[in-house]
Amino acid sequence: MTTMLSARGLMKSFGAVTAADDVNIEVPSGQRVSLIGSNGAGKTTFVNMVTGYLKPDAGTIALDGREITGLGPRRITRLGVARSFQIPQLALDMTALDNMLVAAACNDGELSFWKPARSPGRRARAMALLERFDLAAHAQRKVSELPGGVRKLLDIAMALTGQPKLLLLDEPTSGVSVEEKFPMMDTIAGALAAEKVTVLFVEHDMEIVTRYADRVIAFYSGRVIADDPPDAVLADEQVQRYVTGSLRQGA
Ligand SMILES: Nc1ncnc2c1ncn2[C@@H]1O[C@H](COP(=O)(O)OP(=O)(O)OP(=O)(O)O)[C@@H](O)[C@H]1O
Repeated sequence: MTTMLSARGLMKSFGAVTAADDVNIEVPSGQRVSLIGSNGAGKTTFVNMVTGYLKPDAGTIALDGREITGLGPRRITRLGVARSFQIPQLALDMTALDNMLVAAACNDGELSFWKPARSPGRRARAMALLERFDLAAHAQRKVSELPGGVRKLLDIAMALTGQPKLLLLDEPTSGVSVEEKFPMMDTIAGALAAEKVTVLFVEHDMEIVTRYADRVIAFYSGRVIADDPPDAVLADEQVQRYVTGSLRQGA
């Protein structure tokens, strides 16, 4: 199996705060990896370095064998890294399908007056993706009319329009009700497996982590303190002390 992401010796400081302290992470192609850690542990800093929003002070990052360290976000997106945010980035006045088409055109670097987003090929691919996410019935509805959970699914579907190699998700079910979160994650996991995309997802909900991650990487104070399958990480004493809180600090 090929290595999709390789981060070696990553360092990043903000003044006196060390947000990444010798972070080493190798992710094989097709794996679904959850990043956990309490607030300020360094998860977003790591994601921002992979996506090019932050330049590491030291260390290297390679995507599918190609070094991407220090490249800007647009270059890194072109090379196959996509991202979906906790708060969906959608055009509310446009339909779900048109949001997909614009995302696809932006990913192709082709959105202009002369090259309309609505090409037949792009439309077929967008509809196929909407179907994978159980969103086909919403294709012609304006995003402003759609419930929050549907918007989140749409945002992830949009991130896949460029056929990325690596997808970074930020708490895909945050703000979703307890009854909805597992069905929604089943849909997301099924769609991501069908797209054969490697996934890193930041998550605070340990039930989601246990059910849906192949592997869990725990951060604390800018360092990776555990990196193993979910059961092993959640049983780790440092993780219980500093992440899940099941062992109180100082206990
Ligand atoms: N742009 C910045 N400027 C200054 N300090 C920053 C910046 N970004 C992050 N930090 C600091 O770096 C540390 C790691 O933050 P980071 O956002 O990576 O944590 P996190 O694990 O993603 O937390 P959360 O779960 O709250 O999003 C924190 O102490 C944070 O305050």
